[in-house]
Amino acid sequence: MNIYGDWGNVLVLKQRLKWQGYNPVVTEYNPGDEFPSDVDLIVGGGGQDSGQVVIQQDLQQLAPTLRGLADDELPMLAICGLYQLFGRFFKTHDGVLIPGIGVLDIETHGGPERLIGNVLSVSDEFGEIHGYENHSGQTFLGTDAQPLAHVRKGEGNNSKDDTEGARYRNVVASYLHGSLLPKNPAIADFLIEKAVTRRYGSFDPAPLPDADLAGLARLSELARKHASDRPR
Ligand SMILES: NC(=O)CC[C@H](N)C(=O)O
Repeated sequence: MNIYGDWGNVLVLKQRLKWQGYNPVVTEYNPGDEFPSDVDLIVGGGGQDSGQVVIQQDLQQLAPTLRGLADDELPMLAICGLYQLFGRFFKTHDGVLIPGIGVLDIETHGGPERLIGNVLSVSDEFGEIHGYENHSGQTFLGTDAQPLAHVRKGEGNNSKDDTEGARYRNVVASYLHGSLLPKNPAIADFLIEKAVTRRYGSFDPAPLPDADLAGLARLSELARKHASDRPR
């Protein structure tokens, strides 16, 4: 699935990997496709409730594979609609129960109102995380799930506690679109480091030329600032 610019996450990972001298191959996966036999990183985006219903059966068939890969430290990024389905289930506001694949100890209940707007959250691992949320599902973490971050502005997982997203091994899950990685390159670099280390045993990042690095830092700072200044 892909909504509100989530495809941008793939573009960021691809470009940052190229800067490190790698030649990433992106394989798109759609329901019914053969699951690639050799993957280094899995990225998935959000979707409307109807889209989540469409992919649910196929996702269930992949569940043992995805759970195995997550347990085996494969880095994954799951945004919003896919994040919800990485959990135990999503019960939509219309009462439709969409089973999840249980990578994460979370459950999601659709509410009558949508949580919409820019979000600022803070994580020990990644610092400030900026993005945009738009969801009716309210997600609650079980005892085995760690939050990705704590919300300073916006709602995040739900309107009751201040958690945003979830972490498990090298899985990063978040409600934030926008897309997430251009504004939060620390998360992109975490996923890249884990993917390269898992494949080659170590990761020795090449520093970018100062001018490029300064330009990039400025752009992503600008995007973060705009996001956090915008009203909800
Ligand atoms: N933005 C999304 O991916 C939405 C996910 C889900 N359909 C919800 O509304 O909660």
